[in-house]
Amino acid sequence: MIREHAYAKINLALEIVRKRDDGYHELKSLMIPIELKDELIFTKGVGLNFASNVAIADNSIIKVYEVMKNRYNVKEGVSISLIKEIPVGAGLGGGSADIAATIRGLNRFWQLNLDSKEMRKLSIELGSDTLFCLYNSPAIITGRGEYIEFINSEMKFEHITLVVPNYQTSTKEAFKHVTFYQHDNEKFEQIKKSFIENKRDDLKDALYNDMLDANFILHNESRLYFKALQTQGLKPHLSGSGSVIYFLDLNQDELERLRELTPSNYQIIKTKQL
Ligand SMILES: C[C@@](CO)(OP(=O)(O)O)[C@H](O)COP(=O)(O)OP(=O)(O)OC[C@H]1O[C@@H](n2ccc(N)nc2=O)[C@H](O)[C@@H]1O
Ligand SMILES: Nc1ncnc2c1ncn2[C@@H]1O[C@H](COP(=O)(O)OP(=O)(O)O)[C@@H](O)[C@H]1O
Repeated sequence: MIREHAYAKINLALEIVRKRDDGYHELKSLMIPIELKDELIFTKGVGLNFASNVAIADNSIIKVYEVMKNRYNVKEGVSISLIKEIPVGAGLGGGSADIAATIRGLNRFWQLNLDSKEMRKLSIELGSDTLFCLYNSPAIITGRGEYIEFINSEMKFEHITLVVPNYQTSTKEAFKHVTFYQHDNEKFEQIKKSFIENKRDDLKDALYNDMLDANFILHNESRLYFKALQTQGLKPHLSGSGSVIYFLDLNQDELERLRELTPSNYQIIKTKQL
């Protein structure tokens, strides 16, 4: 039996650079992995037996199995159980994390001995942000996530609070509504510098997400919630295309304020940087 953990991510900064000819958008993002995770268990099976505690149509894990089985001419089957804890369509990268965990898991289970170059190639081919999820280390990703620059830093967020609204955001829909902002390159470089030099307050004050307005267009409820939180002195941030809203370093008083302002059908999850 082999077990793999698929960790979620949050985007501390997310910039949309341009639309590419293949329809995807070129991004620049500083991401950190968090402790919230799915679990994948690999045991012996005939063909593929796949089970999950959450029903997801066309689960990406099945695609990964098919590609790897065919590419490496594997005769053996496998049973994969997914225990999903990462909310779906939340901007936490759960799908990408599961793809990366399946690549790692099948490589071990089938003893394929793939080298890191091959693992990277597979992950880039099978999803966006998947390369990041292969390593789970703070990094700047560019392109569609196919370029990665790891960041060495003492910075560690021990108190991350996630609010999961009662609506999901389709990444595809969100990209249809994005605004292209003209950013000064200096802005992102400053965030990177603050992260490397562990200047926590500078970093927290500078965070931005180019997908926030698209999220507001899709969910007016999100716009109103952000406004209410900001009016009460809280600093909400959107992760990825949403819908999750996260907070860094909330103290007890701020956490209580957050609870009061949050609709009862939203979920609050306390986690930390991995
Ligand atoms: C935007 C990001 C930033 O971290 O966050 P999420 O909120 O989704 O996690 C990700 O790059 C998302 O990754 P993921 O959700 O896996 O996207 P995909 O399934 O590859 O793409 C879904 C659809 O979104 C659009 N898309 C996605 C990524 C990208 N760089 N440009 C795009 O235009 C495309 O229309 C694509 O068909
Ligand atoms: N294993 C998986 N986990 C999550 N979503 C998956 C998975 N396989 C396929 N999907 C599809 O990918 C879409 C994006 O899901 P997810 O990765 O959770 O959100 P996000 O891209 O916002 O972080 C979902 O709508 C879902 O249909």
